Amino acid sequence: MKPSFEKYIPFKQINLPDRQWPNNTITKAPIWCSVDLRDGNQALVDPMNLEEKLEFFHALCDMGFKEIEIGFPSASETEYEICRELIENNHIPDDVTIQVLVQAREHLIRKTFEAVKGAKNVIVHFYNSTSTLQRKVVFKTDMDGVIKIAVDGAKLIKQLTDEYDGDTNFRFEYSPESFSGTEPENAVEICDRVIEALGSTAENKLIVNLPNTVEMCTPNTYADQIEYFVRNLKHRDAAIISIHPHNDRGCGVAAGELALLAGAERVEGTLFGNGERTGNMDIVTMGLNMFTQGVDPKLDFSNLPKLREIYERCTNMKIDPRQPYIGELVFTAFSGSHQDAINKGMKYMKESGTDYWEIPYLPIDPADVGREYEPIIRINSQSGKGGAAFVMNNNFGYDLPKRMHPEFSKLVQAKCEELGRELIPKELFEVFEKNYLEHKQKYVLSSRKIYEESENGNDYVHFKGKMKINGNEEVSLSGVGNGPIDAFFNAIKKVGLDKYEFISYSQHAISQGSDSKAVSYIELKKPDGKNIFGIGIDSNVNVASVLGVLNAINRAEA
Ligand SMILES: CC(=O)SCCNC(=O)CCNC(=O)[C@H](O)C(C)(C)COP(=O)(O)OP(=O)(O)OC[C@H]1O[C@@H](n2cnc3c(N)ncnc32)[C@H](O)[C@@H]1OP(=O)(O)O
Ligand SMILES: CC(C)C(=O)C(=O)O
Ligand SMILES: [Mg+2]
Repeated sequence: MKPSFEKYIPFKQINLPDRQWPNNTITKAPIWCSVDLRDGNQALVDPMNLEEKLEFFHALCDMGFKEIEIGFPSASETEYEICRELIENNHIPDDVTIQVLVQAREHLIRKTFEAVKGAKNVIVHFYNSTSTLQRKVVFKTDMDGVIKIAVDGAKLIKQLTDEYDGDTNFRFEYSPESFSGTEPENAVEICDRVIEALGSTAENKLIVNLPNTVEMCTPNTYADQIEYFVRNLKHRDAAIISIHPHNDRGCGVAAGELALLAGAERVEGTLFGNGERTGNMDIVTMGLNMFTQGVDPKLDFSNLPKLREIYERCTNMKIDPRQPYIGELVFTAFSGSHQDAINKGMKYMKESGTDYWEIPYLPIDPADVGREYEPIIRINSQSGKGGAAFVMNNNFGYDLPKRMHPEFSKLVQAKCEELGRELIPKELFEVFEKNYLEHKQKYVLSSRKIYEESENGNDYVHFKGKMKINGNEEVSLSGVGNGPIDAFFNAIKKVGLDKYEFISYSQHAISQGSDSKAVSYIELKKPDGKNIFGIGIDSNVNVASVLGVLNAINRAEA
């Protein structure tokens, strides 16, 4: 069959002309609930074993989650055993509530109550599908039939709680599963009926979870559905409005954020968006989106690389290099104008002493998520002069003068094109080394002496030395000037090298191993009118300058 867009039914918008959510902003963190160990886990090729689930559970507690869906204990012996292990071996902190999922079916609900026996705090989360499509093709029943499943489940849960012999603090959650595919008035109706059946009150609220089970519409439509629900629920005061977005259209976080604007108070999701099909909503992204708007997400994201390591090991999933905040490439700039702006932003931050994060192209300080050591700027053939200079400074301590950036960048670009790929910092340094430090030397100083003398109250610098040209006999040189470069230029007149004109000079200290040296950057004008740079490094600042001049001449005559 030919691909055909005509076979798809467009999603029906809901009628909410006076919607309020577009005027709202997110100003505080929602109640978070991690469903990594249930929704995330059920979507894995190989679900987590006991050890993996325990490790993941502790990582979630350490991050600050207070509500964690640990599984579907009535679904299998493994799930049941994991639930028992958590309870019996005291893995659950007193301030953390475990949540367990169950279908609204009698035998499964009974088994679930057995599974959680002895836990301090439990949310029993029950669900049944309510969407138009599921009613038609799965349950083959009308809305009344679906309401009956939910209400019967709620009544049984109430009865088992009343009969329960123990100190467990029970709360309840109901999901009209496939909520976003359910007619809004039907979703409201079923949830009101469940609230009534459970006897939920403002003091003992029901978590009403409204899943975007399969993301089928644009995020604004999900927000409309949430706002409609919040405005029309009869027992609104007896409900905590929770959302559970999935990511089928790639908008899970966007849908979740707009749903918060529309009145949701609680968010279910997973770390890095693991979950059925394209995943659940990524809590890391949503939380850090808040963080970068100056809102405390109330979850600790300060060591994302560690979380990533635990996540990848336990789930056997891989994080995409472009995944927000954690992908390998998200704190990297290859292109020249971005590198230039980041470089300038960093400089601005240092010099201005601003209290705010103000760096173009970097929406978050990598250090805030534990990534301060990452190479922010990487070099390929699209990189500009600022990028190569940044790496030379940041990684190797060479602060190349701005006038030298174009010359060095050309050498770097040529190397990238020759290799047809990115240069790692070590290779970039090799370009620098090969062109400036280990350059073939036509003129070599076999001896040199630079000293100062005062005469009639004036200071002069003397250069005396011997130079080999093309490995031939040595020539003695001497010159006097008002500085070492001037003295050297006067000395090399003898061998005709005053055809070069001195243009600019800069110098800074550089640590090499235990000793500190001076590095001089010298710019000369060649007889053909073009400029060239040379570099000199020595523990004596004057010698560094002289070597810089000679290096520029040697490069020019290579
Ligand atoms: C969107 C979500 O993520 S929902 C969570 C999904 N997660 C899981 O399903 C993982 C764990 N589930 C399981 O291991 C199994 O489904 C079990 C053990 C819970 C149940 O297993 P089974 O009863 O053998 O099979 P299954 O789940 O296919 O049940 C199908 C039957 O239950 C009915 N059913 C499905 N969901 C529900 C529900 N929420 N409430 C009431 N009945 C339901 C179906 O209509 C079907 O009925 P039928 O037999 O009359 O046709
Ligand atoms: C069980 C429910 C909440 C679910 O996972 C979904 O609808 O996606
Ligand atoms: Mg789900």
